[in-house]
Amino acid sequence: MQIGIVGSGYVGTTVAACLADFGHDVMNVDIDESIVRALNDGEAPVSEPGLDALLERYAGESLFATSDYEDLVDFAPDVVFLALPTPTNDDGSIDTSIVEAGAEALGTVLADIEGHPIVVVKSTVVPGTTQDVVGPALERESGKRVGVDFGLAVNPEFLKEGSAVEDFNDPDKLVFGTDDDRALEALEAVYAPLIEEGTPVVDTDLRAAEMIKYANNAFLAAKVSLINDIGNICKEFGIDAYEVADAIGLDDRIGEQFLRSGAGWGGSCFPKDTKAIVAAAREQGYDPQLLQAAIDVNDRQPQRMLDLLDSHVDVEGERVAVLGLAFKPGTDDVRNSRAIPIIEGLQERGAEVIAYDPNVGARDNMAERFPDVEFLASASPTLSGAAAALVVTDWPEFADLDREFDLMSGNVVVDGRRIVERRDGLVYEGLTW
Ligand SMILES: NC(=O)C1=CN([C@@H]2O[C@H](COP(=O)(O)OP(=O)(O)OC[C@H]3O[C@@H](n4cnc5c(N)ncnc54)[C@H](O)[C@@H]3O)[C@@H](O)[C@H]2O)C=CC1
Ligand SMILES: O=C(O)[C@H]1O[C@H](OP(=O)(O)OP(=O)(O)OC[C@H]2O[C@@H](n3ccc(=O)[nH]c3=O)[C@H](O)[C@@H]2O)[C@H](O)[C@@H](O)[C@@H]1O
Repeated sequence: MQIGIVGSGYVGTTVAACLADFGHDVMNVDIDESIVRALNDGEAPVSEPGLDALLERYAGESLFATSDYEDLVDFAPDVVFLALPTPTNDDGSIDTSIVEAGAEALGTVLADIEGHPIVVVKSTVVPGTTQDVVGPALERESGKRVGVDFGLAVNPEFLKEGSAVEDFNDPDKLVFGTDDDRALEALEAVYAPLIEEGTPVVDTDLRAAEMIKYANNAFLAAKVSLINDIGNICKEFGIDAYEVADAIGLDDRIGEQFLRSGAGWGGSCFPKDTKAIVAAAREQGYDPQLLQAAIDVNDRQPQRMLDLLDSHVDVEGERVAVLGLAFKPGTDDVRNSRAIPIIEGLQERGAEVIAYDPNVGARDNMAERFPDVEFLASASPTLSGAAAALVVTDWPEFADLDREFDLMSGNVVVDGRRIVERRDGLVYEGLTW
């Protein structure tokens, strides 16, 4: 099939590479020329295991990128995915302006695209957005009609950063929100290899498909906040929350995943999606107290790390090492990383912050936000001369740190991710253990 993808970030690039690998012809449209160049050179614009290899294999053969929506006309797509950002407004509500702008730009060329193309919203949008924002924008600019001249569908994405390619190729479900059979059949054809392997398909309508995505993220985020709430109680009682989590995880109604208490959730989605669905619910007249509490518990975890630090050392005028900048291991993404409030809190205390992350992209991304922080390329020089160290990302290499802690001028280590093994000679504080 001929597949267009508008927006080529973590999702758009992963989807393009994997659909090319399924045998489809793919064209990515992105307004960022550097991303377009990277894709056409077979290089991934984001750091994801396995992505470079796929792009190298298909770029120029069955995968093309452009910054010009007009190129879609000759490409004649059967399906066009929208994988555009849906950031957060100041009041926490979803900002659909980029998705609307992308839909309008697509609408202008849709007028000249032959056949009955299906426009599929893959971006995470609150219920009603596809029907009330995307559809009208496409109709307005193309002069065509939804359901008559082109189709409309919702196909949320569930990949996790750091395992995007693996997750896309082995999803636990495919969610197809459609309101006509042609759109459903098109999505079934796009994902035929996965469906043939037995991946369950959830065939539903547009709004339910939009809601399933938020419910999925909100449930996972709330599960982590609940184990953090329980973990904070354990800390007060001197109990190891991980021992408790391991035990309750044996109850298959709870499950062992997403029970790692600590610094909490960051990333580009849990923070924005929980706020967006809370705001959308309030807009509808319902106040989701439990989801709001999950957000509040999460926001407090970095502060609890800083409180633990304060209970042992006054860091004013001292060097303090921050280990881990990416919001989770395996990625260069620092969006909403827990390291951000940690660095801000240390600077408020008058500390001199030095930081390290194994992923150079994460270091570079964070350096843009904190120009007066020193970002070093390994743990030893970061720890050298530091009065204290805070561990914020559970990179596996941090588990092996041992003698490096002897380079510190002090010995306070606050571990936000239960990754540091060394204890002797340290004043070691685990956030919930
Ligand atoms: N990052 C993730 O792990 C996941 C993200 N999602 C959702 O997918 C959507 C996209 O997320 P990401 O890929 O992380 O975003 P991203 O920020 O990594 O990439 C978005 C891309 O869209 C491009 N873009 C912006 N405006 C454009 C326009 N008008 N026309 C064409 N391209 C434009 C940007 O240049 C950028 O390359 C969001 O709604 C997000 O919530 C869903 C599942 C996983
Ligand atoms: O919509 C999205 O963008 C994606 O958001 C999450 O994926 P992601 O944010 O990439 O990464 P996760 O592995 O879910 O971790 C999210 C955050 O939770 C934290 N976390 C996770 C698990 C846990 O047990 N404890 C915990 O603190 C991680 O450190 C990280 O900061 C969801 O897991 C994906 O299914 C979804 O597609």
